[in-house]
Amino acid sequence: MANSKMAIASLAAQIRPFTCLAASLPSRLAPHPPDLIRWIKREGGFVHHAVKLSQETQFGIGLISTEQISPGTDLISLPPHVPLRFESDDSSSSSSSLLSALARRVPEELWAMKLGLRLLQERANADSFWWPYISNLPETYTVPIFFPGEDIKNLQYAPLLHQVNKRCRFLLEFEQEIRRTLEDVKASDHPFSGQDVNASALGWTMSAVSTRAFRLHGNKKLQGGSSDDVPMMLPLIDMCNHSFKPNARIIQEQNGADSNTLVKVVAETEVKENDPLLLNYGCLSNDFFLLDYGFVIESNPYDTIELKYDEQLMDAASMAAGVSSPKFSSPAPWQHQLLSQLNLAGEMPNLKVTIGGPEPVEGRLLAALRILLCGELVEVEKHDSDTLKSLSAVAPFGIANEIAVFRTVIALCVIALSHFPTKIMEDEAIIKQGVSATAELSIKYRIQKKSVIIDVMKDLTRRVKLLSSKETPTAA
Ligand SMILES: C[S@@+](CC[C@H](N)C(=O)[O-])C[C@H]1O[C@@H](n2cnc3c(N)ncnc32)[C@H](O)[C@@H]1O
Repeated sequence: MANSKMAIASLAAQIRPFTCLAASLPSRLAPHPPDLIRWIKREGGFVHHAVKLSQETQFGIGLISTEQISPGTDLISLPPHVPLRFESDDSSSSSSSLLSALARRVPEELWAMKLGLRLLQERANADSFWWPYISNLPETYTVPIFFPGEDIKNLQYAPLLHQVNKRCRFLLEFEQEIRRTLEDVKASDHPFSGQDVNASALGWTMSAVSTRAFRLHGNKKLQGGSSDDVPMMLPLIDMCNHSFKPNARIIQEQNGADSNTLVKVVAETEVKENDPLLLNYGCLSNDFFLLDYGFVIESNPYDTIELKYDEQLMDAASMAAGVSSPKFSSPAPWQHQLLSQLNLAGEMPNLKVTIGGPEPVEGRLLAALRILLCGELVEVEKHDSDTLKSLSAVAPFGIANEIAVFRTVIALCVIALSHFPTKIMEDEAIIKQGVSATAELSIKYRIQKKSVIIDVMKDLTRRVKLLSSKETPTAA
């Protein structure tokens, strides 16, 4: 042990410590990092002459174009050796095989941690090929694992709180596991150049990856024509900020003679002078944007609210909606069978349903409500499950049934809103008073969640009104 400590000390000159240097604004790992564009060009990559890094974008550093560019123009091209990937079969050295062994202990859903181990290995290595890239990475991230406890609580939304706590717990446990695994490892075999890896360094690297990595085709799979899902860090390309209306996109192109692929950014639309270059990170809910990227999008059309399909809750909601004796707690055998087909009953049901997003009511929930509030097998048998799951299929079991369904969802929304301890107006007043950046993010997040519920209520109320106006002549 004493020997290995001495060996680690003698390695000190060849490592980069995980502690952070005092950095200029906006804070990057190195105070004056090398010019990324020059590095990419030196490595044989291409950067359009009008593409420049800008510190003055709305969202931190970004890329802008200094002149008008037409659609289809190549903006950036990275040679195959520049993206940073986790190569699982690269176990030629003890340190790589130790890294692979650690990576195998990372749960699949935390894929960012796996590539993060590789990034941390390179960050520790004073001779890293990727240092010009790594030194340009932000020193801190605004993802909730770094929020003070109070701001995590202030998110007010149980499914996200659960995810944040799960990630924090994992980081603390993984820190111990890495320490145990690397305790007696010789400095020369140590994957992190002998440095102690704590939860904060793990959090930094996981966040660097989750905020910046892109999931693309791997080289081998692209050749065979099938798709793969390989996370990669794409230097310079990852300086593009996000928009649902992007003006650029990433493509992969086979590199002539060898089987390697080039990763390119091309202009998707016309780019005007001084426009930022924007990519679409994905049609994601604010849960993913906050958890993985550390930001929240206002009026995000893909934001949703998760509810639990709970029979008692459904009964309570439909009674509140005026249904006299709802059958959610005691479905007929045929209804139970249909619920099983929707995976809302049976041995391993998935009881998580969503409202909001492109479809205001998730198809499975809509079908379940229609079926349970209908009660007539002969009626239900007339429709296939796709029709029952679709809001564009208007009132398959008649107007009264559809109104009861929508009113039940509205009542579910009221119940969901009542679980938030504060109202939107109160949240807005707190932000106005001035709060920390993390508190503001938490509050903005919960405002958006409540807005999703309110928007669904407005949408369904409009539909109820429309249906009621159709119902009147028949009833008369
Ligand atoms: C891939 S990096 C883009 C480069 C980054 N702006 C920087 O300074 O290094 C993604 C990060 O940029 C910021 N970002 C990108 N698009 C954003 C958006 N639409 N709204 C808010 N923040 C955004 C977030 O901090 C996010 O984690």
